[in-house]
Amino acid sequence: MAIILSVNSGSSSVKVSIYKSSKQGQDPIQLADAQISGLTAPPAKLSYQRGSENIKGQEVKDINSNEDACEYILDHLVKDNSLSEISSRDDITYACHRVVHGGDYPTAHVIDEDTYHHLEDLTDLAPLHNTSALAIVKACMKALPKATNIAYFDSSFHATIPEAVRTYAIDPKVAQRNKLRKYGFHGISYAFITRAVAQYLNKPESETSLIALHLGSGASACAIKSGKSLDTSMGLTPLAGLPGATRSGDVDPSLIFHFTHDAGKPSPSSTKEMHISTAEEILNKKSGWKALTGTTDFGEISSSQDPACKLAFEIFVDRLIHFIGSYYVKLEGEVDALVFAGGIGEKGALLRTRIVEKCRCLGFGLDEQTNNNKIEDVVRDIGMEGARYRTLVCQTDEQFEMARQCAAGLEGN
Ligand SMILES: Nc1ncnc2c1ncn2[C@@H]1O[C@H](COP(=O)(O)OP(=O)(O)O)[C@@H](O)[C@H]1O
Ligand SMILES: CC(=O)OP(=O)(O)O
Ligand SMILES: [Mg+2]
Repeated sequence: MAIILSVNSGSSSVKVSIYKSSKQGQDPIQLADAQISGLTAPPAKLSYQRGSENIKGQEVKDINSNEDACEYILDHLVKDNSLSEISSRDDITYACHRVVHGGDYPTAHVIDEDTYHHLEDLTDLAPLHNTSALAIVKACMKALPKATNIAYFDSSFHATIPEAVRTYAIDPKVAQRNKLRKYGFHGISYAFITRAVAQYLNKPESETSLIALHLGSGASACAIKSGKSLDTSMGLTPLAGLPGATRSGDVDPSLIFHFTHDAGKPSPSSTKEMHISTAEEILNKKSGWKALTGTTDFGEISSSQDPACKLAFEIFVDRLIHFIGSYYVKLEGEVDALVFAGGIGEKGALLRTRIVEKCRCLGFGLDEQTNNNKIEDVVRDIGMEGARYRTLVCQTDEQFEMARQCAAGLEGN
């Protein structure tokens, strides 16, 4: 039996899910789920779920970094006597890590000294995401000497994006030297979505084509043709494309020089490990829903009558249909379904209504009653009967996807 830890380290939270895998080829079984959030707005809070035990939002002291959070969670797992599968840290066989930027890595990679240093070099391309992930990888390599650490990259799923789609119209020599191209992200989630939806539609993944939307704190769209990424809205970094909780998404690239004269200077929030410019700080951390409305909670924005919230909502609708229309054409109308996923995609019934209404001309339609019901299945059809194309909601799970890929790669055990 293998015990698999799946770690998703974000800018303000660390989520860890624990699985056991008894047999190769079988999906891993979740044992527990732990999350420490509020890392950037202390006190940090612990949520923990195992079977019927449920801790929600318990304040935890002296947690000042993602590494502290990971240490705390490891301790919590070992001390939980009812979690008989983990009585010491040595019981953990694999630690899977979500690493947002994987550069040219087309698949997951076991992390050794070499891989680790290569990933450090890539951190400049996605400092806000990779820095915290790598800090945890390092902490786990030390704290779990018996475990194999594996990096799963958000960018790998998009390795199939054709050259003309991934190439920016800039000096090719500089582009090549500095590795400037579209990489795309949320790929672990898109891999989950593609497999889950293909299974739901009872089709092989290689015959499944989707317009998929992963709408969370960071939001992106993906055109999936015959199970493979054809295009996605994020680019060199997760800043491109759709706006997010604190991200601007696409703006005219020269805008930032009119916004501030300090664009190229290091941001005051840079640290020894994380170097970011003032421009990156403004566009990644001080924009998006937070800047427009004061809140990062899109649920609150959706139900508010405040004009700033209504505008933010309409901005999201506008940017989303921009990508849906574009991807519909790129897929030549061969689309099995429009899929909503991520916290906002899964819970935002009103947003789904407005988007699908706008896409009626393409042949999408909603069943309002199903759309408004609480969605518990992994994949739920919310489309109108008789509509040309299906509309689905998929409860994506990045931690599970990593554990599943890890278990699928295990030697018979
Ligand atoms: N009822 C709701 N309607 C729309 N959006 C919601 C609702 N509840 C939560 N959300 C949004 O879901 C987001 C979290 O999505 P999630 O995919 O979990 O984020 P992350 O990218 O941080 O993992 C929150 O930022 C919040 O805006
Ligand atoms: C890639 C990315 O934007 O990730 P997240 O949505 O977790 O911030
Ligand atoms: Mg996310």
